[in-house]
Amino acid sequence: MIELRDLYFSYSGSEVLRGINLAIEKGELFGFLGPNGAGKSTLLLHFNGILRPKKGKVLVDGLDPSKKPREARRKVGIVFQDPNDQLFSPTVFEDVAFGPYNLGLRGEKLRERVLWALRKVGMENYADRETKELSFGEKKRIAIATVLAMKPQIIVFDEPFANLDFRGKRLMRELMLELKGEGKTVILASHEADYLSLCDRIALMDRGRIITVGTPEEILGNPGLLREHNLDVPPLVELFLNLGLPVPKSVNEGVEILRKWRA
Ligand SMILES: Nc1ncnc2c1ncn2[C@@H]1O[C@H](COP(=O)(O)OP(=O)(O)OP(=O)(O)O)[C@@H](O)[C@H]1O
Repeated sequence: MIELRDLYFSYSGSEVLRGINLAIEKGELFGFLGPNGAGKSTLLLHFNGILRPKKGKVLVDGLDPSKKPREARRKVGIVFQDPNDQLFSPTVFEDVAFGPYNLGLRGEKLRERVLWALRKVGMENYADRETKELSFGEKKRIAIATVLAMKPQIIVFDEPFANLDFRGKRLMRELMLELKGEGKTVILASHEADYLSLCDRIALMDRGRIITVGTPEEILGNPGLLREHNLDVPPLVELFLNLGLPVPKSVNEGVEILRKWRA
């Protein structure tokens, strides 16, 4: 469980987080939605102690990441928006092995862990490739493997869908649901409302504050709220609200609702 208690943060004088209070439960798929500059990335970096609060507290299963960053990093893995910030070794194998090596894995155990993590992201044939030669989407998946290889209980994705093609986005959604199915806590941040429909709960953030927390139906199904905070209203949501129908979580669910409505 992650608890945020009256959290404040500023970069050289300008206040970016202003009194954040929130509890994210174990096993939740939790989304942060907010326009550019809302403070989402800054907030996520507090979850494993990369940033320390100026005031207030972060607790991860009762542990303070600013006091115990090593322990926090074993519990919480963060996938950065840009995979180039996460990958720094010559080969894919070395990049994915870096974390588990530091956890003490060696030899066959290390190799198994790396291949397991690569398989999770569908990249098991890429172990010997040079990281710098990969496409953005491939790098993104390797960056995720570097995090999964540490087997953290909580996995945080910052703008996971940015710059991915249709297939890449679908795989990303499937992976998040799979991780949730395994009992992991999955947290993601995005400025695109459309991508957060898979979440159990969403926190709407703007200008360093949490405006409201609710289910996808409550947040994404409220076009006035989204527009007020400079966020796009998902076209599917707009269509179903105009038809007076419940807001679906996916296109497939939407098709089912339309079928019943037509019958
Ligand atoms: N390293 C930094 N130094 C100074 N200011 C920063 C730094 N990183 C972020 N900021 C500022 O903090 C504010 C919040 O940025 P942050 O990246 O946390 O927002 P965000 O909600 O993740 O935005 P986006 O959707 O654009 O990624 C912005 O005004 C940004 O300019």
